Amino acid sequence: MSVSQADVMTAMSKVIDPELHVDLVKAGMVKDVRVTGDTVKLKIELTTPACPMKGKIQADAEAALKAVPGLKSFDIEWGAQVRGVAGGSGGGALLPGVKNILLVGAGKGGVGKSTVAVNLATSLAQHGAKVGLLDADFYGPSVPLMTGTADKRPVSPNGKTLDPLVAHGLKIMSIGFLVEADQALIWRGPMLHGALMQLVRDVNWGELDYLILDLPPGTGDVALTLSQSVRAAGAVLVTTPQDVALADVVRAKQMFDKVHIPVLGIVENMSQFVCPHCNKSTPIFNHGGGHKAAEMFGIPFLGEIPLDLKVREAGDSGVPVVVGHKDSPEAKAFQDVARAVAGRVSAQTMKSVPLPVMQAR
Ligand SMILES: Nc1ncnc2c1ncn2[C@@H]1O[C@H](COP(=O)(O)OP(=O)(O)OP(=O)(O)O)[C@@H](O)[C@H]1O
Repeated sequence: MSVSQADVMTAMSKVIDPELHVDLVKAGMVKDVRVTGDTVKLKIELTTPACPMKGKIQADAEAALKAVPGLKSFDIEWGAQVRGVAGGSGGGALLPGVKNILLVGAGKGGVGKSTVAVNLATSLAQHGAKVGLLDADFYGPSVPLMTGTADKRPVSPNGKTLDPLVAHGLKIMSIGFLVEADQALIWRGPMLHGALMQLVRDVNWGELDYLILDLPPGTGDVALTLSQSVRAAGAVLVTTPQDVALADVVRAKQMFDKVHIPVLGIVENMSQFVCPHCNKSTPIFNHGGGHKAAEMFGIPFLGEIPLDLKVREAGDSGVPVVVGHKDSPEAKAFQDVARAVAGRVSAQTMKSVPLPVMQAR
């Protein structure tokens, strides 16, 4: 019994991406199908290298191919091609080479927004994505310290634009490289906004799958106008678990709603403290506030990060915990969050982009 390309495509059309709720053929993920006698070679191109559903999709695709009558063997090449939100990037014409701008925000300071932004960006880069990290937190730009770049300065190749610094596989730019912290603090809103937009626009980001923007904390004018100006693909909200933090989450969510930026989900940071001596878990800032907030708003819960000395030390040493302790439970928690974020971005993109035409040869 001979197998045709159509048989293979029919089998693939029965495999549903559980995050995107669309089959692999419709989603344009099945490429280069080559049938030779009773064997087939094909490529499946996921929508992100950090796909949270890869294991399930792989198992389902293999099962579907095994069920094709007459097919004796198959060889699937797995790849990934990140797609951008309609109109180019989350940044649209603003940054044509950047597929998705993601905002990391928090209703108030000190909840670990920068820690989440750094580890999220680094985890995505570890998966193989092209990632930039822009520290727009002029109140306390901590990305230089957290990435070990504090003693470096970006250079301009042409006197007009700046080359980002490179560390841990990321392209990095921070307002902290360019102005003294106390200087930025006395600037008025429009001047700050101008400076931050210049950082978005006048940096040689090149081609990026994700540009992570660490926003100033809170829901003040600068965070609002910046969010509005960059046309982001989505925002990640960071909170701590106590009930009092919920009010801040509400305000942050309302801010993103106002500027029509989808909230991709909530990360609960400093969730539990696990004693390194006795392994007992203590919910220092309570537990479950992030979950509760996610349920209240019907937005995804992206994961929880434990309160751990390693995370703080990693931040201070300039080597993110996902690099320095990559097999630790804390690193795994950040990696899970990164995969969840990547999955949400893909789902968001799928909503805004017409499905690509299937390619088969
Ligand atoms: N899960 C964690 N476990 C231990 N320490 C943490 C954790 N998350 C953040 N920290 C530490 O808490 C401090 C504040 O974190 P971070 O700077 O990321 O917060 P932020 O919300 O960005 O603050 P700001 O609003 O001031 O910019 C840092 O010293 C950081 O290392």
